[in-house]
Amino acid sequence: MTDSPRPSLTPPPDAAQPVRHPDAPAPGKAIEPHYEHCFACGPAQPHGLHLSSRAGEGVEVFAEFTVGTAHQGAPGLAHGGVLVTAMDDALGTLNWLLHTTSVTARLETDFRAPVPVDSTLYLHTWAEAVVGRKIYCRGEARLGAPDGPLALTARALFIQVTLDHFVNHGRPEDIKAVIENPDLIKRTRAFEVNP
Ligand SMILES: CCCCCCCC/C=C\CCCCCCCC(=O)SCCNC(=O)CCNC(=O)[C@H](O)C(C)(C)COP(=O)(O)OP(=O)(O)OC[C@H]1O[C@@H](n2cnc3c(N)ncnc32)[C@H](O)[C@@H]1OP(=O)(O)O
Repeated sequence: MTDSPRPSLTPPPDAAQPVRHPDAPAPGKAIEPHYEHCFACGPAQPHGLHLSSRAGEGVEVFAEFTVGTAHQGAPGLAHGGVLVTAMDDALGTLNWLLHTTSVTARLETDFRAPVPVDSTLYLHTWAEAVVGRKIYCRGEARLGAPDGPLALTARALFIQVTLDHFVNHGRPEDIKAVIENPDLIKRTRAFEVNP
């Protein structure tokens, strides 16, 4: 089976600028995890990344996580997929600034420096343009400090979806658990969840 080439991650010249939602968290304010069991940001995942995020001034997010022993690929170094997970979640957290519900369609990452265990990764993500349901965004991650050496850069395309996306595709027992205990996603404020 062949796959058709995917459109570029560069927004078209006539793309709209992303708009910070009036009810977006104030700059500097913490953005709490969207789901208790999220591998990237959920507090209920013992080996998760426990990524913490806060809103920036624009349509941007600042996030950080400390690489643990459970996150290794090579000895003493973070697994690349774990780093992409952190980036994916920090990009997904832009939903709070836009008040959208969107999922990753495409994520392209450049690994620019190895990331040792025990180091803290400082991520910065921002929305670049919006075209219909498509949100073009970018991210970078630095080692040890917000202005530390560049470890990752990323470009991504997120696509807006309705809550049906989750209800129709999620494992039924997890959806049921969320409906029965909305506290699991009580912090998903931007998603207008009313199960
Ligand atoms: C009671 C229940 C409550 C539930 C509560 C839930 C709370 C939610 C909480 C939090 C949510 C946020 C969570 C963030 C977590 C971090 C982010 C993740 O990890 S997300 C997971 C990974 N991603 C996926 O699993 C997507 C899998 N893919 C899909 O589902 C579909 O492919 C989808 C939705 C992305 C697109 O499918 P289509 O059928 O809706 O739309 P089409 O027509 O295919 O695409 C629309 C446009 O986008 C372009 N497009 C699509 N995919 C593309 C790609 N890969 N590259 C380039 N362009 C692409 C297409 O060319 C099209 O463009 P043209 O409008 O024609 O110009």
